[in-house]
Amino acid sequence: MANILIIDDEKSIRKTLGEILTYEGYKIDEAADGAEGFKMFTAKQYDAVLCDIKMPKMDGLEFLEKAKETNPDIPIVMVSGHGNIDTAVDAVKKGAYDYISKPPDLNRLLITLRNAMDKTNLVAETKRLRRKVNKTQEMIGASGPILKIKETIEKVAPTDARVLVTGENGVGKELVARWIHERSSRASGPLVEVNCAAIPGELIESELFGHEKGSFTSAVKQRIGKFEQANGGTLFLDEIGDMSLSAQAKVLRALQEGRITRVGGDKEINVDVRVIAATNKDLLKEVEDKNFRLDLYHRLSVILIHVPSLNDRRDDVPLLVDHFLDGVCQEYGITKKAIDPAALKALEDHDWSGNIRELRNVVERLVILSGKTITADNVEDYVVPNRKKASI
Ligand SMILES: Nc1ncnc2c1ncn2[C@@H]1O[C@H](COP(=O)(O)OP(=O)(O)OP(=O)(O)O)[C@@H](O)[C@H]1O
Repeated sequence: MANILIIDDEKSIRKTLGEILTYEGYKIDEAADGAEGFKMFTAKQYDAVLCDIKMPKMDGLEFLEKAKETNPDIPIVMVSGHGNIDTAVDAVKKGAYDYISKPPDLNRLLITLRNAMDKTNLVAETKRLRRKVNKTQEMIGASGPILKIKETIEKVAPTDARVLVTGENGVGKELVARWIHERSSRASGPLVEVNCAAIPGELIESELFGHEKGSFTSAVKQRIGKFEQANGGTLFLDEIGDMSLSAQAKVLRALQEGRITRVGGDKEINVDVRVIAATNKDLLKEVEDKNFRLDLYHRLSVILIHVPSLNDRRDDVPLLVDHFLDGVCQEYGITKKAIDPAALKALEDHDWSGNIRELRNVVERLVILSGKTITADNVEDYVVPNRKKASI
């Protein structure tokens, strides 16, 4: 049930508004002037406020100003008498949601309040989602290697230089690519990701360059490829070490000429794309074994960023654990759980094989299975012998 605060020095108006709104199922509090209203506003969470303009002690505009400073998200609807419509309009300019005139029209009052609260809910939901999205974008870590990576990203991002990101699975290669994109002049353009290992060899070319209708049996429609989709932005080629040699040749040509041709097409299409590639393979070894083209390697590796395994930057483990505890508890809507120093130490010493994704899963598992405080025993039970206890 929504809580509404009515601030008006006229008792009869408070009574009328209060009765209407109570009848409509709202919970009502009343204040006789701005000062009293502000005290109540700071003591309790309201969903909306109806506020008169002309009042003794603190008038409506002053209340509005103070309330907006305290909690800008609560919608305030001004209630204006005949003589102060201009002031009401002024109040809307200063952040009031809207105004209604006295005597209040029942329908207008209810619609205005409902719209105000709907908007507040949308704003809150947007903030929550934005926080959630931004969460995944944070790069946690204060170890030497991570600081160095962040420094490199800051230098490299504004240029159009190609970057090759290397490192084991789940160490944060994709995160590095996202950071580069977000800090580049292409940030308002698309970031398009292709996982080269997940696409069957015979489809990778059509995935990257698109195809014309009828160019092969299953090409029933024309299709725009990832290079074209990424125009004006960044193309992230993940697991580039798994790309077929024939696709490599086409990617090389696209990088050299800034042009692509759709499979089965003859038109050359200009593309303006920055490529960031990532791999968990030793690409020079792949070159030696004739699985990867040296000329493509040189094109891709203008800047090299190696993301070290978590085992080589254990100082970051406590920060990451805290970060994931925050995120997981927020997701589950519970108060953040504490963690014993001994438990933290056990996690720090654990062999993560570099994988931050696994660390997050482990934190989630610990949050679900442990009490208010995560103990070393919990870590022992649910994490350390995880190879033996994989089926808990
Ligand atoms: N420094 C970090 N701070 C916070 N979260 C991180 C960090 N590094 C990685 N992560 C998170 O760990 C997960 C794995 O990271 P990411 O996908 O970037 O790794 P990857 O090396 O690209 O993995 P793969 O090799 O499997 O493609 C993601 O959810 C990512 O947000």
